[in-house]
Amino acid sequence: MSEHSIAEPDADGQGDVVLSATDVTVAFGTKTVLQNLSLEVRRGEILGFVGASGSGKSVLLRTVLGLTPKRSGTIRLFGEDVDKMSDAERVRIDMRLGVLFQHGALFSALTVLENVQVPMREYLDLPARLMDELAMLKIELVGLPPDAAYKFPSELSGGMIKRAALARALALDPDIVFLDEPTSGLDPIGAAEFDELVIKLRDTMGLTVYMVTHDLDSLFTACDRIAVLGQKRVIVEGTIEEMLKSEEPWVKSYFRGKRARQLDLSART
Ligand SMILES: Nc1ncnc2c1ncn2[C@@H]1O[C@H](COP(=O)(O)OP(=O)(O)OP(=O)(O)O)[C@@H](O)[C@H]1O
Repeated sequence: MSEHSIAEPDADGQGDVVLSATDVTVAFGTKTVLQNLSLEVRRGEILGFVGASGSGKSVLLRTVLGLTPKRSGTIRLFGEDVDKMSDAERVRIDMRLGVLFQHGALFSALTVLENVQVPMREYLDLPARLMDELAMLKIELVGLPPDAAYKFPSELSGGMIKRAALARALALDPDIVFLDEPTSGLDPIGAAEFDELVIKLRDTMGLTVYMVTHDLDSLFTACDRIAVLGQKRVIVEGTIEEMLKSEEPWVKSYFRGKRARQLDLSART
């Protein structure tokens, strides 16, 4: 990871904060899923977000995206408090967010090209030809062959579906993309290629990436920083080196348990 350009730190050494959650609490009825959770995502970084199954990773993602209401706390996107935005401001902010939901979630009745154009149709008013050109650029950007544009999701491999979903997430040239378990279901080679693509996009476009993942390889090779969700909040935050030193029981068994044993920091380029 050493050659990756982590966000340029500013005067306080923290980098420019794209997303911050402060003391966020989310509950469903009497069940509290997140309690006083705080987290920051800095411009240009790839943040890996991990936690046990059912710990609330998707709930946090949905809360940040405004799809699930919070009970209390503050969420700021690009420095702006989401609760204080007008509807028009929220739309303007939403256009700067790209999302790749778990399992790709492409529309099965639409071709790849049409899928990539869905956000364009929702937010922009562009001539059809221009939308075709823009969608083709995104399809190329994620490494799909041009003929994939005219295929339906059922005609694509798992890896191609992830790339098509990423092309759709990039449709509006977002500043930050949220990836929910992007490498799940891919074989190790496909997963490694997807990680390389994410790193390339960050390096070339200055994209900020928030990646929910269970994939230890992704955490080792792609992520600049990792945040661990446990006990309804972020319990540990830091680099992979810091994860490997942590004595927090869940972090220790996750990063230094049997599955992690073969992963070797020296293997990182
Ligand atoms: N709409 C909802 N109503 C009630 N409970 C919910 C709702 N959405 C999520 N939950 C509960 O919140 C908890 C956290 O779920 P979430 O899907 O965020 O976990 P996760 O960390 O993303 O898990 P996984 O790694 O398995 O995807 C679970 O107990 C889930 O049942």
